[in-house]
Amino acid sequence: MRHRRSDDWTSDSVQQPRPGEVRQQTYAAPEVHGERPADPPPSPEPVRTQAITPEPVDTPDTTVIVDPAAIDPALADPEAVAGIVAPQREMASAEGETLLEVDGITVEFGGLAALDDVSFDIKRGEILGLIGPNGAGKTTCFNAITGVYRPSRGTVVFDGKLLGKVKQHQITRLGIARTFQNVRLWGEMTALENVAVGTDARHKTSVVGAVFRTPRHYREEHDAVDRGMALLEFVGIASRAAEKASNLSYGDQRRLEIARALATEPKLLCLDEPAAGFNPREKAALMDLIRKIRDDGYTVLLIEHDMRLVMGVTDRIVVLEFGRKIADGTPAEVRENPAVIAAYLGVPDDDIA
Ligand SMILES: Nc1ncnc2c1ncn2[C@@H]1O[C@H](COP(=O)(O)OP(=O)(O)OP(=O)(O)O)[C@@H](O)[C@H]1O
Repeated sequence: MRHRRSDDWTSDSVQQPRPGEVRQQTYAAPEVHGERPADPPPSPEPVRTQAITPEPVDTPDTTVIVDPAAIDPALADPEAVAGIVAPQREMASAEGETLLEVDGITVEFGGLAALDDVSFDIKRGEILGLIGPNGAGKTTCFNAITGVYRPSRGTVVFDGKLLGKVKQHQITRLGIARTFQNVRLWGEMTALENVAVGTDARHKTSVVGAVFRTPRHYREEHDAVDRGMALLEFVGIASRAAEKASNLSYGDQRRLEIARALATEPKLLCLDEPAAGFNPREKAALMDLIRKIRDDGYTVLLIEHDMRLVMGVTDRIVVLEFGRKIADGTPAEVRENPAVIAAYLGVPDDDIA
């Protein structure tokens, strides 16, 4: 056996926390590998939440339910919501063109090559799965794409631009957004505030404009609330808009993270194990949401251990093992690939028929 068995091809098994578990919601540094935490988004300005009329239910101290359609009747219309969520419809028009090109990247930690000469691309409008056993280099690859790590060799070109020394916040502005393996939300802020802050990445108001409350600043603040509500409706949690993020269920927190990432109006959405800790029903709902996101004009890069989910939702899959790419193809091709089967089942190459 070459290494431990990591994933189960046939079951819903995951290595992540249990379903329903509510996590620490403050912006926490990742504990794994001493990875430097991504810079938290800038301190949020107060978000105008007064448009919401909370209707307390049985446990008013902990639960706030709002009626999205009462805030804005347009939110009852899925088409209108989708239009607000993805205003850049031309994203979909270039479907099939290369959006991201990873060429020969190597990322080393001390003597260990966490990524070794890895190349692949992502087409516009595609859902690309990035899979591999534990420690294969998936998260490192995400980090190299999003500017957390600088590859020692190779290049990442996004939307025709070489990312090279581009800083993380600039990469967000260029159009790459991500979620993390461990939920990272502002627990004391409402769901709507968490999302509205995400729209800051697109705001043009200067500090001076914010201080003097210029018309543009008011307009952007107002737009942030409108778009924030539409995003919450899009991911299915608009009724919880006025609830503190820390009071949301674990599944809703995961959805909120996706909404916040979409708030930056990305061209590419990177999801790092979004189904971790989900039960089968939640996984099925997540697959529907990922398809909906793609259908709304976004391109999706997905790291996920759950094979049923990956096989069911992706258009193409890249497989890593020990930092190297061992396969790249459709789900059907990858499922039949002997090297992939060996990587997952721990079968020595020599034993593969
Ligand atoms: N900051 C770091 N310092 C040292 N080694 C690291 C660091 N980050 C990752 N590694 C190592 O690089 C390899 C790839 O790790 P990575 O987290 O990218 O794998 P992964 O495929 O995402 O794994 P998992 O599925 O368990 O999340 C592992 O051997 C890991 O221990």
